[in-house]
Amino acid sequence: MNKLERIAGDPATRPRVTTHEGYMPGFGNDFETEALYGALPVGRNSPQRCPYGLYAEQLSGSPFTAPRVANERSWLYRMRPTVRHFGAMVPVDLPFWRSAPVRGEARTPPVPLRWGATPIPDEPLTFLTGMRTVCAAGDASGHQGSATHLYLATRSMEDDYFYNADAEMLVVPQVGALTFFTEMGIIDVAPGEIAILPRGCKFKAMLGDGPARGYVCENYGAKFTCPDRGPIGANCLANPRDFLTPVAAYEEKDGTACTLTVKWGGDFHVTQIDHSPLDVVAWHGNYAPYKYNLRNFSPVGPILFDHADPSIFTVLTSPSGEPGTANVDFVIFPPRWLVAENTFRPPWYHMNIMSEFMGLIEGVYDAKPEGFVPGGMSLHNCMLPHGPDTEAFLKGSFAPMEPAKLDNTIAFMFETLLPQHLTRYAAEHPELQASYPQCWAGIEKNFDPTRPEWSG
Ligand SMILES: O=C(O)Cc1cc(O)ccc1O
Ligand SMILES: [Fe+2]
Repeated sequence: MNKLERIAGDPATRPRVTTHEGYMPGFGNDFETEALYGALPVGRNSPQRCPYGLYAEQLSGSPFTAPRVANERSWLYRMRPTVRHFGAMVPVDLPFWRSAPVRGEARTPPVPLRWGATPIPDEPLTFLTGMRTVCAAGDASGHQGSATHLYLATRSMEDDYFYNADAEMLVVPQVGALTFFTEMGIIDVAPGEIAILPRGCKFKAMLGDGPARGYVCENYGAKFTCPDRGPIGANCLANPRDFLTPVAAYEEKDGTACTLTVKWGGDFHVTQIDHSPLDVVAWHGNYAPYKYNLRNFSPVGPILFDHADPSIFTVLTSPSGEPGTANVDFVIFPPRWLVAENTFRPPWYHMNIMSEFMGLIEGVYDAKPEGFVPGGMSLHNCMLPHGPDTEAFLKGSFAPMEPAKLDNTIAFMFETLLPQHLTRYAAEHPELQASYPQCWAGIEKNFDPTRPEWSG
């Protein structure tokens, strides 16, 4: 009996091969997958003739000579090489999708900023045409920095395809499910999950259950990776097994008017083709899109006293090259127990050299019970003061010191090394809350040199 026959045996005794239908678990693994039996060449990358008349193409996500630990590439076996998905490139304008540097298009005031949720309009907008850049820093052509966007989508991309040569894209859905049909397989995500689309990977985004809204970090810098855990050890936070990469899937669409839009050097160009570029039948390698369910994050925090830095909740980090200094950290504030004794449990007041963009996927964020709404956003730029609002300060100062569950909430932060510059869209956004700093107006001077015990 061969291995396949053994696996196909009695379901009661059959070994469980995978728990994730359509996906392969693991972070940065060297995967192999074929949508058609025998499509993947065995034992070599470039046989003289590939099975089924496919073409072999390497997609390099790192320089050829990157150290082994950072070396990323995949081999794609496709109906046509990518050169055949290219016709004449015609400039196209996506006026609200901006690229760094954006400095100069709007004034970025040195104050804490907050926006309400942006309504999803009725007009036809795809994941591409509905991209709205909020802020950016660095240089899209310089492989440094990032841009932060909102997407507002009311239409699926059907015969329209896209790839981004400037950045990998971390997608954080907030309303509505999305299906990313990528050239390396299909990723379904809903609010509470994230998808990562590597630089150069072609895809189209389709709506799952109606209009969609969410956030995107367009990371121009080093690819996102799992942060080191240091003394935490080998487990908890985001565990590698919970990252899911899709199995191979392809579209065979010939004689159809299709477009491929390319983002390169901050500009958009479109080319007309008569077929789908999602024609990869098999692939292998470690450069691929993936998804992650934020509910699988296992938070580690203070279990006796004090409030730790938010870096304990880092899901993914894009290193800058300087040790401990991220180009971008993707941090979440997940449901968790608060147990610290004699401790002001919400976030403290602070100023940070890193810049903090925050969004709220669901629920209430403990430092801002009012005004920071699901779908909203805040920007606490480099060295700008922020912290709990008046209500959160008073509540945190007098809360009973018993274990309390912070539940039904997921906020997140894109924490960036480079200070963020606003786009005109963000600076003139109708949901920009001019009164945001008033949330601290009720914070009084309580200092009284004759009363060492402050009791309110
Ligand atoms: O500003 C914020 O709300 C994010 C944040 C949370 C926290 O628990 C500690 C520091 C920090 O910047
Ligand atoms: Fe902060």
